[in-house]
Amino acid sequence: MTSDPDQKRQKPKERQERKERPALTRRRLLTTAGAAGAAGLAVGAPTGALAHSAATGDDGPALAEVGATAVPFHGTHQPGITTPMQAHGHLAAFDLAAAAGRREAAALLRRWSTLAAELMAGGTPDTDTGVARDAGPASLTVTIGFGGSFFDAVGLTGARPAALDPLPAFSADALDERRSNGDLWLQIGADDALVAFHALRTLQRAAGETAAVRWQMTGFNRSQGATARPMTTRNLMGQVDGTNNPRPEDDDFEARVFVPAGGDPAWMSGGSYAVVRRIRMLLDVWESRPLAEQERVMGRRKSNGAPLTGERETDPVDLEATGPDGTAVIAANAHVRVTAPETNGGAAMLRRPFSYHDGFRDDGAPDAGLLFVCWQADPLRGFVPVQRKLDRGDALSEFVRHEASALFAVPGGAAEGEYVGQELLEGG
Ligand SMILES: C=CC1=C(C)c2cc3[nH]c(cc4nc(cc5[nH]c(cc1n2)c(C)c5CCC(=O)O)C(CCC(=O)O)=C4C)c(C)c3C=C
Ligand SMILES: [Fe+2]
Repeated sequence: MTSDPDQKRQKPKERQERKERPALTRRRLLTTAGAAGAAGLAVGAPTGALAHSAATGDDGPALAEVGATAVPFHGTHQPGITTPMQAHGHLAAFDLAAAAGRREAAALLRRWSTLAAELMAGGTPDTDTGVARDAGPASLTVTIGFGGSFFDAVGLTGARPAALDPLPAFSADALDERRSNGDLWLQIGADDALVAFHALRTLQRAAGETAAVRWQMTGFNRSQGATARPMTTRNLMGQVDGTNNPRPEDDDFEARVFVPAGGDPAWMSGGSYAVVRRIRMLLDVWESRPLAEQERVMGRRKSNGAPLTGERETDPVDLEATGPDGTAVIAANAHVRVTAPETNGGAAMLRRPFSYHDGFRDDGAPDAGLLFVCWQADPLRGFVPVQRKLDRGDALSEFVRHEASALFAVPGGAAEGEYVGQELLEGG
């Protein structure tokens, strides 16, 4: 899913190839684990995994491979942007301590980068807590970003990109400032909950006296291998969510998602901007509505995600189609019409969200929804115009509440021996 071939975790073609091959051998599983630096892969695991595959005819990953898969930390782009969505995620924002300046921030980013590379390869840091012992890297990714407030805090006000200007206020926003923004941001994803927590805790401990957690949110997605074949995940409203994302094979994918080499500012070359929104779903209201209404709201069928103008999930959305009575098949305020690049001057973003559930509110309603994370080369040509339009007339608005918001500059990937943001902190 990236121009950087070794950042691909599992391409659909590979899945297809695996289906055509009789079985993934035990030797290959152990080799994969070894290459990833994964320690302690249970000897009995491959047998169980292969037994599962054989029993179900499943072309998803063998169970032991979920733990064995490693994503490289170093590369043109940071991991966790085009990496396939993992089953478990943590988003955490940190504020720098008052006494911390540019030198302390640089040291922290070096510590975080070193630890992230080690953990993602399945390694064990020196003062490890043991939480992830026995597990492989489980597709762990750590992504590091800077909020707009970081630049004043470290005396680099002039280096703050214009693209980090605060997002405009939207009329339906009900944002909690304590769970919004932040100087620094970590996005952690892994296919194992212990591996994800371990990375979060390790990096939080490494922040030491330099930075403290401002807010933290935990999310999840469908687990690898949970479905009979690889499928787009569903959100907590039950919709197939992620179908019409930009695809790496699209001509304009790189330009839409990443700041180009030689871009402005130079330290953001190969980087991207992440918009994070905590969006609570009013599930009691949503679940009380008939299927036909739910499908009108989205413009897609709930069963398989197909547009109301087609049969299959990947059929094109025909915004021109009209029914026998002459009205549009996809309603004027249907979410897929309001968000489509064709109705937004081409604006598009790569959506890579996690679902969340934080218990139940006093009225019994689930505190649940979407940790919406989207990636773009420029928020003014991605999230902002689309959210403006959603704010004015999206049928989905009745069922959701935007509760927190943040925007982060995520620099390009670090080269071996370097740390994320080094050019910003040590350049000029
Ligand atoms: C500002 C950007 C967007 C927000 C905020 C947003 C919230 C949101 N979306 C869903 C569910 C679905 N969204 C779908 C498509 C879709 N959504 C956006 C943007 C935002 N969504 C875009 C750009 C698109 C793609 C439009 C297109 O090109 O067709 C879909 C349909 C399936 C898919 O393509 O992924 C679903 C389902 C929820 C539940 C939600 C807030 C909680
Ligand atoms: Fe959407």
